[in-house]
Amino acid sequence: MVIAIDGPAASGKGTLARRLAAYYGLPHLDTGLLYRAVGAIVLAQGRLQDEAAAVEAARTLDVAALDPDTLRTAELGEAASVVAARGGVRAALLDLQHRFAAQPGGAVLDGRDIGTVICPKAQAKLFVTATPEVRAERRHRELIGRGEDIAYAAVLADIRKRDERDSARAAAPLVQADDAVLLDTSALDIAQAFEAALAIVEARRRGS
Ligand SMILES: Nc1ncnc2c1ncn2[C@@H]1O[C@H](COP(=O)(O)OP(=O)(O)OP(=O)(O)O)[C@@H](O)[C@H]1O
Ligand SMILES: Nc1ccn([C@@H]2O[C@H](COP(=O)(O)O)[C@@H](O)[C@H]2O)c(=O)n1
Repeated sequence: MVIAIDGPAASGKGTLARRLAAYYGLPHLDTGLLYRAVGAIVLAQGRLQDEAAAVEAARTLDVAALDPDTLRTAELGEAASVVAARGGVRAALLDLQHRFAAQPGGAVLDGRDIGTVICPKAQAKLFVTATPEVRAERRHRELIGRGEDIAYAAVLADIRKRDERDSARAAAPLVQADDAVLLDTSALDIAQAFEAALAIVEARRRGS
C-alpha cells in the first residue's frame, strides 16, 4: 500500500507519516528533506538563486547522507522552498521518489506533491492541515526545543511566506489532490490526529 501525505509547513504530516509507517511496517520518506538538502548545498555555495547549481545539487544528492537534525532548521526550510520552485530541481528528484514509492509492499511519503505528482495512484491520500497560528506555535516550540533562538512572530511569518510560495509556484504547487481526504489537526493532539489518519487509511484499504 502506498500512503501519500501532503500539506502545508508544520501541519503535522511528518509526524503522521512516521506513525503510519511504523503501524503498517512500511518505509517512510520525508521528501521535504530532499529539498532542504539541496537548499543547504546551494546556500553553502552562496548560490541559492542559481538554478543550474540547484539542479546539479539535486542530480548528485547523496540520499543516504541526509541528516534530519541538521536539515530541520528555519533557514533551510526557507532555502528549500526557494529551490523547490525550480522545475529542473523537481525533475531531478523525481526518479528517486518514484523508486522509493515502488518498493514491494509499498511506502509512506510526505511532502507537497505526493498525491498529485509523485504517487497519483496512491491507495490512500491525506491532506493534513491546521491554522497558520497553530502550526507556528508547534514549530516554534520544536525549534526552541532544538536550541534555535527564534521568535514566534518570525516562525509565523516564515510559515505564511512558505505556504504562499509553495502554493503559487508553477511547478507542482501545494494543492489538495481531488481524491485526498482533508484532515485538519488544529484542535487535535498527536494521538487524536493519528487515530483520525488511521481511520482514513483503513477506510481506503477497505475500499470505502
Ligand atoms: N496534532 C499535533 N498536536 C501537537 N503538536 C503536533 C501535532 N502534530 C505535529 N505536532 C508537532 O508539530 C511540529 C510539526 O510537526 P511535523 O514536523 O510533523 O510537521 P510537518 O508538516 O511534517 O512539517 P514540515 O512541513 O516542516 O515537514 C512537530 O514538533 C510535531 O511534534
Ligand atoms: N514534496 C515536497 C516536499 C517539500 N517541498 C519543499 O520543501 C520545503 C521544505 O519542506 P518541509 O516539508 O521540510 O517543510 C517546502 O516548503 C517546499 O517548498 C516541496 O516542494 N515538495
